[in-house]
Amino acid sequence: MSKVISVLGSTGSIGRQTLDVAGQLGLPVAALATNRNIALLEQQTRQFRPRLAVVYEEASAEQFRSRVKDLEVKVLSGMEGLIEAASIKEADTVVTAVVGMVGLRPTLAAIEQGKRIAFANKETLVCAGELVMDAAYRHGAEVVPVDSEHSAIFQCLQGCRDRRELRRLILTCSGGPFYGKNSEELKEMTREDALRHPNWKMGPKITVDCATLMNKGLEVIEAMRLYRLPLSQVDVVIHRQSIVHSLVEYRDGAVLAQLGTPDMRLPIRYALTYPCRGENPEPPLDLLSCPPLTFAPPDLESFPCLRLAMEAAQEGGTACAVLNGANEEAVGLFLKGEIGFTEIPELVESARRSVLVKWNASLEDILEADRCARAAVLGRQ
Ligand SMILES: NC(=O)C1=CN([C@@H]2O[C@H](COP(=O)(O)OP(=O)(O)OC[C@H]3O[C@@H](n4cnc5c(N)ncnc54)[C@H](OP(=O)(O)O)[C@@H]3O)[C@@H](O)[C@H]2O)C=CC1
Ligand SMILES: CC(=O)[C@@H](O)[C@H](O)COP(=O)(O)O
Ligand SMILES: [Mn+2]
Repeated sequence: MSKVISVLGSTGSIGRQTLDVAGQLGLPVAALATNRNIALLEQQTRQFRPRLAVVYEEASAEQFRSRVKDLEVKVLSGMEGLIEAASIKEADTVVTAVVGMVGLRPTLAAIEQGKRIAFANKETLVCAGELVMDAAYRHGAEVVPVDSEHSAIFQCLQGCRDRRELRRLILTCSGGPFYGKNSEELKEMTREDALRHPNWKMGPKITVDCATLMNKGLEVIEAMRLYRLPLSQVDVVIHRQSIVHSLVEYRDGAVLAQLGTPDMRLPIRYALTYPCRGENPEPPLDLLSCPPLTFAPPDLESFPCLRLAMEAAQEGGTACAVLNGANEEAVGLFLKGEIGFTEIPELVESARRSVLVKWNASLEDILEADRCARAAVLGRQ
């Protein structure tokens, strides 16, 4: 069981649920980090008494300092602050719950200190998964996924002694709020429509990604990096109920699945307590009252983001960093009301066409690919 945690992105959906679980498990908190939500960060700081609080935005960090001057807490800002929160010596586990590839450098810093990474920040794995997993191996840092599908797979892999026994991973996908719609209907979908996920309450960026199915595309790449498998061994199946969180098919034909109510506190708790299991106060899944479980193939024509992610995964190198950077910018524009829903895949596809891919990519190559992809989207909208 982990002893002390640091939470990067503590004010977000995963961050708040992590602190809920930390409270239940009685885990001390060494550091909290946020972008600019200083009102919630102040409440969290008063409750959990971390030694370090980070507010990425400098102006908000300045205001935060005066709000907590009665407390013994060091306040930092910017990337330097995030890196210090990730490497703080008191923490043995870092929960990466920031959204976007801003999490990359802090994650690498935590890995260099040999800390366990409770990994929610999928964009980092998508952009730089090979680099991150190699670093984790070199530094002996445990990587335990928080993303519900990858946690399900991680749980189904316990006891697997030889990865060559795996035939494939099957990621389940809810289909999002627009399941069954065609490309013409999708053009009319608004920000409010896209933010209505059928089963999960999450931050805005990932919720829009679920509506385009880019989330599942990012998760295919995340699974390839976490479990070091080729694209041909990662499949996606639509499962509207989000109860079967994902499955592993073994070479003898056995298919193992992890089921549960759609509640992220379960994978978060497991990432903190692994290899043990902590007590969950919530009622478990009731098979007799849950809806019938259904499965169907994904529609790659109406939802091109999943195809674009698979193409980037197949290409390799910096292609996934370009895909991700373009998607982060396009989703940001959609959330600001500056582009329509179906322009998200159009902008991502056009950035993929215009930004050159590099192989054997260094960290600098990945950061450069991300910058170019963002510039390509902003230059074309
Ligand atoms: N929500 C979920 O159920 C799931 C989420 N994930 C993944 O987890 C990650 C977090 O998602 P979610 O919690 O939904 O997102 P939210 O938008 O709810 O929260 C994002 C968090 O990141 C913080 N943040 C953003 N930018 C910075 C920055 N530059 N420096 C420091 N902190 C920053 C935000 O701070 P502030 O509040 O100040 O803006 C906030 O605390 C994503 O990668 C997502 O894909 C994966 C599976 C499920
Ligand atoms: C909770 C979680 O892990 C999300 O990534 C969730 O899986 C989104 O659901 P869909 O992408 O299946 O809509
Ligand atoms: Mn997921």
